Amino acid sequence: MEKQLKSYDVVVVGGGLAGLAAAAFLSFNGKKVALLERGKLGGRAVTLPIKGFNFNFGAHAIYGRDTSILKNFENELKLNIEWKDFNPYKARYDSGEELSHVPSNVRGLFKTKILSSPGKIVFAWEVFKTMLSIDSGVPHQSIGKWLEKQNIGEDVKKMMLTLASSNFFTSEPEQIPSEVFFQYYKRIFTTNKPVAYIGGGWQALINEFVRVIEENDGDIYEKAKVQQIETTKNKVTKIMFGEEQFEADEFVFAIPPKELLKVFKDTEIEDWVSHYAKYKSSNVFVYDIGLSKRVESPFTYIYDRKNQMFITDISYYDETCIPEDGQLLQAVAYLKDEDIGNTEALETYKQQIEALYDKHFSGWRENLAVPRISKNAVVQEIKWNMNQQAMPIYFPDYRNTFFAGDWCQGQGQLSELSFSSAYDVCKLILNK
Ligand SMILES: Cc1cc2nc3c(=O)[nH]c(=O)nc-3n(C[C@H](O)[C@H](O)[C@H](O)COP(=O)(O)OP(=O)(O)OC[C@H]3O[C@@H](n4cnc5c(N)ncnc54)[C@H](O)[C@@H]3O)c2cc1C
Repeated sequence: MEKQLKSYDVVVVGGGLAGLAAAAFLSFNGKKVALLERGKLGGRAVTLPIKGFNFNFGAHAIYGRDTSILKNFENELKLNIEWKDFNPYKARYDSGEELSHVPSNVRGLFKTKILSSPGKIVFAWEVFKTMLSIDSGVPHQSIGKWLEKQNIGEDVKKMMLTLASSNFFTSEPEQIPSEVFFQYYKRIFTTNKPVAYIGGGWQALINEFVRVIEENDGDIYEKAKVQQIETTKNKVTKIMFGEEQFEADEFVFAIPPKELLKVFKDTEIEDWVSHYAKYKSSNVFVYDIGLSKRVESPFTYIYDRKNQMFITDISYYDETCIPEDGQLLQAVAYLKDEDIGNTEALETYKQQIEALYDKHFSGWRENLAVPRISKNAVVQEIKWNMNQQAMPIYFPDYRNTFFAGDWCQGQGQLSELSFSSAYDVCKLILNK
């Protein structure tokens, strides 16, 4: 059967947050856009409705929302986002024997027990130096090595690594390149809104991007797995799925490197992408529990410093994710590379999380309505260490081909990397 040929200004491949954001921004700015997604829109930001609970596959915390690139999308596309700011007074670090305030603001810093009195002053000074770029890291040096060379107390070093662990979702924060670390915290330390959730979860944001695409005559194709492309010397000319063929002036690929490798098989881009496809990702163990009745607890966020895992009372911030009187708690543990796929190690994570639930949300077992576990969720496609670098957003030899996602160069971590790479790609296309 003859394949149908459709023409667009831009074809975006991949309907995760990066692809959705790019398709919305480009269509809003006058481009005729097609968005192709192999499954369901949202990618890793998918929401799973089970028995009246809406489980976000990942947490939907936005870090530094007032300085984030998502804010640019929100303002420029007039997205309707209901922000739910994190309550630092209901957050604690669990250090084993005692609970301590999280030093995410001045009061928390004053009250926290995890820093000594001199340590509090040194930590505040480090924050100040980061904000002013007096500290900005050293090329080819990890933050662990950078800290080793600093004449600051062990409590301050440990505090900085704890922060990095929780913001970068990693059990090995010392491996983060020092420049990536300081670039991130320069923004986060100047924010007035360190952590916020989106009312209605990721799905609410996905719906907003879809609304903008549809209002601006963009076309969305679900169950559209792109398997093949056509290239000429320095251009992508066509992409194909099933019986459909698409041609466009520009192509945005918002699909992870391992997928890129398949799509770009036997092209120059295959070679270029191949080493990014070998990179390790940051993986986590997620254990959500939907409870039929709320369990009383003074806290809505507990971070277990020893085991590097945390619990968030998602339903405290977003009541749309629960049935009446219910509660949704989410625990996330940062996986070590060697534990991925190791049944025994994963069982230990599960037991540690259950012990943390027992300690801070006792009564959860009696009220458990739906447990949901992901043993190996990819929280970020690139894991930060000295051997891995984020992928550039374009390949100089292919002038009409761009890349976006949380494996690409951009600002921030997690979804912020997806949004910022998508934003940069849109600017490049619109400024052509
Ligand atoms: C457990 C967990 C917790 C998280 N917590 C947070 C958090 O608190 N805050 C935060 O900011 N971020 C968080 N994240 C990260 C966030 O979810 C991701 O950074 C973001 O969703 C990545 O979006 P993306 O578009 O870059 O990639 P993806 O979501 O991977 O999107 C890629 C899309 O491309 C599609 N695709 C692949 N191949 C093809 C093909 N050949 N043809 C067509 N389509 C294709 C896929 O189906 C997918 O939809 C979390 C993630 C997880 C897993």
